[in-house]
Amino acid sequence: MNLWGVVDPRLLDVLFASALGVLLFSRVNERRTLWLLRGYLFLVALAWFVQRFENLPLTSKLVDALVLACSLSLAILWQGELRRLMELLGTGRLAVLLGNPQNELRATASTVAQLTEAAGRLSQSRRGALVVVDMGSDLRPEDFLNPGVLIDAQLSSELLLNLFASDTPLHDGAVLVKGNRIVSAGVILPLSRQGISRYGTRHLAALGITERFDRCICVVVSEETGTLSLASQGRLERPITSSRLQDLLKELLGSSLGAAATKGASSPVKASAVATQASSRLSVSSSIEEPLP
Ligand SMILES: Nc1ncnc2c1ncn2[C@@H]1O[C@H](COP(=O)(O)OP(=O)(O)OP(=O)(O)O)[C@@H](O)[C@H]1O
Repeated sequence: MNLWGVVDPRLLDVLFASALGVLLFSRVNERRTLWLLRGYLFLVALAWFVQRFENLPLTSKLVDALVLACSLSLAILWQGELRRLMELLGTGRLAVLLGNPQNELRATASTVAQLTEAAGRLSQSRRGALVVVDMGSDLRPEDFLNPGVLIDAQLSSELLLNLFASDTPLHDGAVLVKGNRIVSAGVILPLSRQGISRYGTRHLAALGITERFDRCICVVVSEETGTLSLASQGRLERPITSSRLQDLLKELLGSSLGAAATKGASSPVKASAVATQASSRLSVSSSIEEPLP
């Protein structure tokens, strides 16, 4: 059966375009980005509208040129996001794109407790540590410079303390946590290019992975000072106390906790909004250290 014969193609066109628009708007949480996107879509709609009038060739050309100029500006402005989008499409991570975290990525209440406990004890004994918590980015070995060694064990503060003990082979690099499981250790993360003069490589690694993937966070313990930090969306909050870390983890992982606790509260948009809300609170905090331009 020919679909085009049954349904008006123009209706389908409008439906597809609207679905794409809704998907785009649901993935954008920042107000300024939302304004830019709105303005850009308005221009695209205007170009489409003007093109329908054959007797307005000059206006049509002008609006097309405007759309092209805006497309180029946005490509430069959003090069990181567009790169991420292409990576997700290329690696087939459509669930991440649609904001639908898999069950195994959902944190439980004990995830927060174990992470806080381990970070506090590592900080007290000034042992350097870096823990990446995947909250729905579906991080894969190819996302790292070196995927490290597979662990696949229940998350516990004792195991984290063991992995970061200074005389163990896996203490260098990061530990990857998904849900309440330790996936791997000795993971080498991509470094951020921002703030090179300000941070050491451990903190740059935390910034590097969180600026590439917006649904992952990093807990960092400095070996030099014992300072605790939390990186999210390419921003670092430091120094923080153990209880502040616990609060932030609860807030950032809150969507997963809520999803596990209450059926029906697992809306991906809501989940990502909670994460962004917490992360924007992180960005207005007075102790925030934003990467240098
Ligand atoms: N790309 C990376 N991915 C994961 N871990 C890394 C990476 N680069 C460095 N590290 C970890 O950071 C350690 C070096 O930390 P470095 O002193 O350079 O950074 P730092 O930010 O000043 O941290 P600290 O405050 O703990 O000294 C390495 O021994 C390694 O464990």
